[in-house]
Amino acid sequence: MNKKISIAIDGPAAAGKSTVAKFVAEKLSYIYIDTGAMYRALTYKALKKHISLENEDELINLLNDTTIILLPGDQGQLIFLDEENVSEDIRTREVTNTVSIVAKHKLVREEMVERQKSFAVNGGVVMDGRDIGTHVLPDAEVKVFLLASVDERAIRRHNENIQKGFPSDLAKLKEEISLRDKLDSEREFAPLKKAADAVEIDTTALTIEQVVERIMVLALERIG
Ligand SMILES: Nc1ncnc2c1ncn2[C@@H]1O[C@H](COP(=O)(O)OP(=O)(O)O)[C@@H](O)[C@H]1O
Ligand SMILES: Nc1ccn([C@@H]2O[C@H](COP(=O)(O)OP(=O)(O)O)[C@@H](O)[C@H]2O)c(=O)n1
Repeated sequence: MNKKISIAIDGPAAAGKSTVAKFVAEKLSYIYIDTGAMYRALTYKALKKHISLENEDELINLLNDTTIILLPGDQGQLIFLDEENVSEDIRTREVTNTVSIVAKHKLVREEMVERQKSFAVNGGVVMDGRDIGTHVLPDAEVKVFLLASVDERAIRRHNENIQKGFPSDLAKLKEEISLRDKLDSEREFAPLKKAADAVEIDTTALTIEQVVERIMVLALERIG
């Protein structure tokens, strides 16, 4: 049987991480783990409970009392928060624009990373996020850092919103994406950063299929 490897995909907001990670996982029959969804789920719960997103102690208590389960679904990954399906609720603009505050806390990150590592113990996993290659899976056989210009990323999210029938303002989206990238890159603990041994792929002028193909080449080289 072929070796089951781990594939880490990191990069800034709307670079295409989850889209290509899902395809790569499907092609290899691997598990796909969307780590951003875990930070989003905690943010959603904290907002609902009116907990201050700056209060690290309250957030870690909340997280310790929270189960987050990721399951494959027909339309992508399904996210269950304490057994409630929150797959759509965690993608609202409110959650998107506040999740980086929750994700900056050291204790929150430590607990999330522990849970994420446990999902990957047997290999055969494609995981996407901001710190997968640097902290969660530092020994991953394949590490990819996906990039795209901020204009291209804003257009991609804008088109996605329109397709889903959500209101969308391209200029605002660009601002919000830039701010989230700044917060994620400048935070003290496990900031968004390319791992030294990651392969950088600028997807600005590439199709989804081309990006998937490049990652598959890297994966198949390692699987042997
Ligand atoms: N290479 C690409 N070319 C064009 N559109 C893309 C590409 N990769 C992803 N997309 C689209 O961009 C949007 C954001 O992608 P997504 O995978 O959600 O990004 P991320 O997980 O990095 O935030 C989606 O609508 C997706 O279909
Ligand atoms: N491994 C990760 C994944 C996400 N995150 C945080 O969670 C947020 C949402 O991640 P996401 O992957 O769902 O975001 P999108 O790029 O899909 O919009 C990011 O902006 C980060 O603040 C993180 O800190 N570390």
